[in-house]
Amino acid sequence: MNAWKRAVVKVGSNLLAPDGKALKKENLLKVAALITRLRARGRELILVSSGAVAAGRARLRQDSLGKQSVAGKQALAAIGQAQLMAAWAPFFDVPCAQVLLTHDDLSNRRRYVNAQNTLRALLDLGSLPIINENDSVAVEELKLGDNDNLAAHVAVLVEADLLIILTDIDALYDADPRKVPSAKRIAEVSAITPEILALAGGSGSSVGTGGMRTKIEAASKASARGIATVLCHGSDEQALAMLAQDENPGTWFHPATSRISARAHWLRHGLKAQGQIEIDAGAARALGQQGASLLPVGVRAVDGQFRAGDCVDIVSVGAAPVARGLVQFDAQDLRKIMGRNTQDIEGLLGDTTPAEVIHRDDMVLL
Ligand SMILES: Nc1ncnc2c1ncn2[C@@H]1O[C@H](COP(=O)(O)OP(=O)(O)O)[C@@H](O)[C@H]1O
Ligand SMILES: N[C@@H](CCC(=O)OP(=O)(O)O)C(=O)O
Repeated sequence: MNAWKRAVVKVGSNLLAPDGKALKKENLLKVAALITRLRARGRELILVSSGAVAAGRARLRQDSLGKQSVAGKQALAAIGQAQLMAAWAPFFDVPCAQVLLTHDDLSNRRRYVNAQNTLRALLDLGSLPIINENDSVAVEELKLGDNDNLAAHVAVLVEADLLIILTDIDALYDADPRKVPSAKRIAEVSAITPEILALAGGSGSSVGTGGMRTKIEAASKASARGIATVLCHGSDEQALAMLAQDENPGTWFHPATSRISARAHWLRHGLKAQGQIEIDAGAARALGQQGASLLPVGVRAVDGQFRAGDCVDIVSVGAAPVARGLVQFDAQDLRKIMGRNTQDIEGLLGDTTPAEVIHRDDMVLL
C-alpha cells in the first residue's frame, strides 16, 4: 500500500455527526491529524467531507431529525456548509479550499475539465481541497446523494492513486454486522463482483446515506480507473495509525488489472441515462462481439424523450443494459427510422442524417 502519491479521503456523516444534529469535533480532529501526517510525508490529499446538513441543524439548534422539505434541507445544507468549513479550518496549518460539486459538473465535459483544472491548481498551491456535494442547489432527481460515489468521482477527476473511505465500521463484512452478529470481516477484495455488491446492506443509521452499498459502488468506480480503495473505521486511533503507516486496517479493494479509458469511465459513470434503446439479438452480437456502432436497423424500441447528444442505455430484449452511449438522434426521430436499413432512411429526416444511432467511439459496453 506504500506506493501512492495522491489520495482522496472521504469522511462520512456517521463519523462526523453520529447523532445527525451536531459535528463531533473530536472525530474531525482525528481525521485532520491523519491528513497532516500524510501530507508531512509528501502525499497529496483531497478531503471529501459530509456533515453540512447536520452542522446546519446544530447551528439552528434543531433537535428533531423529523422529515424536512427538500428546500428546508437545502437551506440547512447552505447554513451548515459554512459551519463545516469553519470546523475543519483550525485543524490544518494550510489553507482549506471549499469546492462544492453537483452532478452537472461531472456530466458536462467542459465543467468536468474546469473542475479538474481548479483542483490541480489547488494542489499546486499546497492547499487542502475540501469537497462536498452542492446540496443547496443540486436538483433532487439528479443528486449523487451519497458522498461515497462523489468521492470516487473526485478520485478519478484528480487521478488519485488511492481512495480512503472513513466510516463508523472497521471493515466490509460478509453481511451487515448490525443485523448478523456472526458476520465475518473481509480484509481484501480482489475484484468487485455482483456477489461482493450483494453483501452490502444500507446505512446502519438514520444519518448516513447509502451504507456499505455505496461504498462498494465507489470502490468499483475507482477500481475501473486503476485506483485502489481502503475502507476502515475513522475514529479508531489504531486504524488511523495503521493508515498513516501505509498498512491496511480494514478492507482493501484492489484496482482493476486492466483500467478503462478516462472517456469510457466518464460515459459509464459520469452521465445519467435520459432514456433507453432496445436492440435486437443481431445488434447485441454486433456490439458485444464485433465492436460495431449501433445502426437504426437493430433498434426495436425507444423509451424516453431524449435529445441528440444525450446519454442513453442500450438494452437487449428483456435484459439489463448491455451498453450506454451518446445518441445521435432525438427520441422522436429515432422512432421514425428504427428497424430500417441505412439506405431506406435517407431523406426521411433531411439530408444530413448520421449513419449510426450511437457511434462506437461514443459507446461503452457494460
Ligand atoms: N456488509 C456490510 N459490512 C459492513 N457494514 C455494513 C454492511 N452492510 C451494511 N453496513 C452498514 O453500513 C454502515 C456504514 O454506512 P453509512 O451509514 O452510510 O456511513 P457513512 O455515513 O460513513 O457513509 C455501517 O455502520 C453498517 O451498519
Ligand atoms: N452532502 C451531505 C451528506 C451526504 C451523506 O450523508 O453522505 P454519506 O457521508 O456518504 O453518508 C451533507 O453534507 O450533509
